Amino acid sequence: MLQLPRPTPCKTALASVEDAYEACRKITQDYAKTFYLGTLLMPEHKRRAIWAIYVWCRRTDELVDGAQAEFTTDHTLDAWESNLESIFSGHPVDDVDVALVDTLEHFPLLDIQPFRDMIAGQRMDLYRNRYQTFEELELYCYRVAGTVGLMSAAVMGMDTTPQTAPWNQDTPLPNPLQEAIALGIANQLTNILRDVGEDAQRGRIYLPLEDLERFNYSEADLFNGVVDDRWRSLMKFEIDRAQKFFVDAERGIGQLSPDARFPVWSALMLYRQILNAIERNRYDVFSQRAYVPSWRKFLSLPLAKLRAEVL
Ligand SMILES: CC(C)=CCC/C(C)=C/CC/C(C)=C/CC/C(C)=C/[C@@H]1[C@@H](COP(=O)(O)OP(=O)(O)O)[C@]1(C)CC/C=C(\C)CC/C=C(\C)CCC=C(C)C
Ligand SMILES: [Mn+2]
Repeated sequence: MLQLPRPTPCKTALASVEDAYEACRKITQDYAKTFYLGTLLMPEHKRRAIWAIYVWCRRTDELVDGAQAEFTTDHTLDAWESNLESIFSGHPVDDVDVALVDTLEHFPLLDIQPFRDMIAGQRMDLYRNRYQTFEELELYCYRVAGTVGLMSAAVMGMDTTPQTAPWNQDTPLPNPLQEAIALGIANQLTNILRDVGEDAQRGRIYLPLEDLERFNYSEADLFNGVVDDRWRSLMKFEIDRAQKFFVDAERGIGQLSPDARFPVWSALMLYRQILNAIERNRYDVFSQRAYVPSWRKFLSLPLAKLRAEVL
């Protein structure tokens, strides 16, 4: 298991910008093969920025999910938020922050609020292990993943050529930020469906309890890993919902800057295939992990390229 750098506030000499980006690149490559592949399709300055953001997001997640998570309290997250304020005022706290400070200088559309919201999402993981309604789960998904969409869109940039709706040349097309959030939520819902079994082992149920009730499937069934018709119907329902977020997200890609469309189509298609893998496993997410083999990932790249060019 790779050890992510922990904050070292007493250190005086920090890494150079180049070394900081290289550390972020390496961490992204080691932790997130699929995202890393997507970033390789971007121009250099954008890809480096995404690595810096990836590392900040991953470290934030590790505070509540990683090896030291049992020591994380509200106070830890308050301190992490103070680090964030410091980064946004141009003062890196440790080596990899140097890359994020540089990224903030080059991409002024990056706003602190999505970063704060992500910390609020991790705070939810400290105290909550059940969600009664989809509305509650959606807020969690916005915070831990929709925010990544907002951060990424600020780096990728929007197409600046004026766009109007084809049915009425006076109607401007909607702002794509909503679709950027939708892609984050779609990815997180997919994560949740893939990891039901793993999360149950930690006493966590992310699926809304109202959905379990609707399909007459109990918490005890879930903890016992029961895969039957009730479970399969519940999973089909959840997969359909995740698919709708992917469909919403697709609408926004054409409004991103042209050099971002291929990477985002690729990321969307690669992540979405996890839903197909769950279906191929007959919805058994308890005894096997839904997995997309590399050959399937590579096969989807030409289609992603085509979509990026024509849609
Ligand atoms: C208009 C339009 C469609 C724009 C596109 C915007 C865009 C690129 C959106 C993508 C958003 C995205 C990649 C969301 C990731 C969501 C995610 C997986 C969140 C994970 C949360 C917690 O999950 P959990 O603990 O259940 O999972 P683990 O088992 O721990 O994995 C996160 C872990 C939160 C932290 C998120 C990250 C570490 C991923 C950040 C990724 C990037 C910055 C890379 C984005 C780059 C590309 C090429 C898409
Ligand atoms: Mn996690």
